[in-house]
Amino acid sequence: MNKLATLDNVFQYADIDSPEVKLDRLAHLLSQAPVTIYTCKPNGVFGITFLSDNIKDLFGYKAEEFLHNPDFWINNIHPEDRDLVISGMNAIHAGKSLLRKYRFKMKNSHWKWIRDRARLVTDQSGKPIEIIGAWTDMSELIQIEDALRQSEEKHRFLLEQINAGIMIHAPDTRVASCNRQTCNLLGLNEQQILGKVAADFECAFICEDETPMRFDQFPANQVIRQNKAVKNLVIGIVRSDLSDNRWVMANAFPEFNDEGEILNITVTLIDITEHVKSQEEIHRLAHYDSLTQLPNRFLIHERIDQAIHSSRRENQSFALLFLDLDNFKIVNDSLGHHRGDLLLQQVSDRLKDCLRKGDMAGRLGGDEFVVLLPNTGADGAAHVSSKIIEAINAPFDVEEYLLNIGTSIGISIYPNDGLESDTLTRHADIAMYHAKASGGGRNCFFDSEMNARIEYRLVMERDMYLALDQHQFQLHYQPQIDLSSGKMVAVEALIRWPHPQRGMISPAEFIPIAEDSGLIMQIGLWVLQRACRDIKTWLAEGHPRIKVAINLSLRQLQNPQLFAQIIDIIDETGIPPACLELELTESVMMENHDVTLDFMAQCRNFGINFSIDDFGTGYSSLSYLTKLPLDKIKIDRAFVKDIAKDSDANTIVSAIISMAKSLRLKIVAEGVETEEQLNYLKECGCDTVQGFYFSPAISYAMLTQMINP
Ligand SMILES: Nc1nc2c(ncn2[C@@H]2O[C@@H]3COP(=O)(O)O[C@H]4[C@@H](O)[C@H](n5cnc6c(=O)[nH]c(N)nc65)O[C@@H]4COP(=O)(O)O[C@H]3[C@H]2O)c(=O)[nH]1
Repeated sequence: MNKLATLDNVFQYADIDSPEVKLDRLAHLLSQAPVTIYTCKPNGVFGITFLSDNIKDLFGYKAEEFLHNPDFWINNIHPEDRDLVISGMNAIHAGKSLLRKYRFKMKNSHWKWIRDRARLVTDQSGKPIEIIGAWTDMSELIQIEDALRQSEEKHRFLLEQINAGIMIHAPDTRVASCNRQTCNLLGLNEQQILGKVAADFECAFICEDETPMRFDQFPANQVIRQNKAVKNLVIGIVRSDLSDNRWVMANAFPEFNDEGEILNITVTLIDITEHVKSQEEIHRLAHYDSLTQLPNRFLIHERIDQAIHSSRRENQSFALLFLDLDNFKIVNDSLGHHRGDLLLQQVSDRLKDCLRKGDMAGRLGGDEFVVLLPNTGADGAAHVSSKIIEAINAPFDVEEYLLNIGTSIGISIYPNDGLESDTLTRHADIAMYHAKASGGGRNCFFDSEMNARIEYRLVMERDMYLALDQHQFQLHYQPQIDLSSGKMVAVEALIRWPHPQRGMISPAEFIPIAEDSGLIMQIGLWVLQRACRDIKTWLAEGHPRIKVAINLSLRQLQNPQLFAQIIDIIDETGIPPACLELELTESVMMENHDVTLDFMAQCRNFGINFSIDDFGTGYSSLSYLTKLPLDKIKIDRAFVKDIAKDSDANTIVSAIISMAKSLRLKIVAEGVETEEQLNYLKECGCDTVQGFYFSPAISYAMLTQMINP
């Protein structure tokens, strides 16, 4: 541009009232100038009166072609621009210096854009003399402008097409421009964005951790503060028109001038909502239980760890509740898993209803739940657990059933009962076990003695596995004597465990642990095998046939394979089934009544006998006595023990005996230790007795000697 002479310079020359020689010099100068000077007549006559020599360079015409034809100039102006030039004359006559752009047809018939700057020249009285003007070739400029416009359009097009919001902020962080995608992301129109700082937009912004975004955290503000680019900022956009937040990844780049000052800041916003949602979904699947939507084991431990962290820092305590539903298994087994699932969902809803904001309920799996109570001590834990017990005790409406279950809750308190998540959970679990063992439907706080007991149980379990593996168990037999003949007619098989380190351990101690752990299945099977093999040997050695009574546990009866296992053993040993008598306690018979009845009927058909153990201590429902395929009743030794001194016990014993007789059931009294007890039982008509008075349980070898003196 600066190489163009200005028209004012030219006018200076033109104004000079100069001699001929100076005009020549002027003409020469004008021909060198990058503009073409012309004069034309005023008053709307377009005849050119003067042209500088470089006219040929501009249009390809000679000056004469303009000078000899008054219409030449106006006729060669592009028809679309001609009116503009004609109307411009009025303005010129009004004294304005006019700048206009139009197209002129060149000698080669192409159109050329020119800039025409013209003004009126008057004499001293103000009378118009002529119009003087300068034409400048605008081709190059127009080309540059075209290129610039095209480039801008392309730029704009790209900005609109690009799947990212782009905002240009001025150095004061106000938005100078933005593309359509920015509007889409923010849910605002351009007017609501341009000229404003982001903090004033009509939508709210949150940080990655979902806390409200502070003024200094906005990308452009961070750039200003740090004087450098900001990368990969995750920002949530909270829009009133959407229920879910939009999430964007923001990058902000400053542009500096030569002095190092920020000229503008470009902020790009990439929509990562889908990505964030899928991340959230992955997180949800990994951290929440799909049935109840409660936190799962993984998240529970994460939250306990957080509670430990903050409680340690703030010197606070918190409580962990371990819940196990009472009777859930019965519902699940008898009404099906679908109803079991519905029940668990309702349980989780009730649990949540019992908790305050900040507390957490989670599901460990099955019917086990955990509740975390931050900033809570023993009193608070007791209060919440009572509330939960009450809530779970209320009947559940599951499809067409009204179900009654309950829950047992174990409680551990940080830091007294443990400093780590695993320890606290284990201790709450142990306490829950105690709550359950004491009847369920209650809570129990952990104490360190429980731990010792649990550890003892764990050691016992491990040792029982070893005992099975290393054949440490033995089977002893306690004789049962027929009172009319005085002969041994049967024996009760009783397991013995001479522990290599602890010495003889009573079955009363290890059998309940074996029942809890399920090991009773293997131990019970071993007892059956051992007893049948011993019977086989006695029979093979020609000893008289002897009946062996074997105790069965509830867990064994729950094994659907039990009948098949017994038959296999009988087949394998070839003993008469009638040599076996299975002893079930009253409570075992009543539990899972139908299954037990089926099992008993199958065995009975096969020739196996049954007796009720510990009769009188359980339900003592007489009606079931008539329904069960029983052969014998065993009077519990607690009654036998008190025969001599307690008239109530005497009454009970004689009543049991006469009732059994009327039902044609045999009777065996256990725990007979004295002659007095024996005589009373004889008087009452008892058939058989068992007890230390005759013999304790003895080894196979000793019994063999006894059978065959
Ligand atoms: N004070 C006293 N006690 C007497 C007398 N006569 C017998 N006993 C004891 O009374 C228990 C009778 O067995 P139970 O009631 O079936 O009670 C058994 C039974 O429930 C269970 N058990 C023992 N062996 C087995 C087994 O092989 N399988 C299963 N499932 N349980 C078993 O362990 C319990 C305890 O067995 P043991 O310690 O062998 O104790 C035996 C026996 O030694 C007596 O005159 N006075």
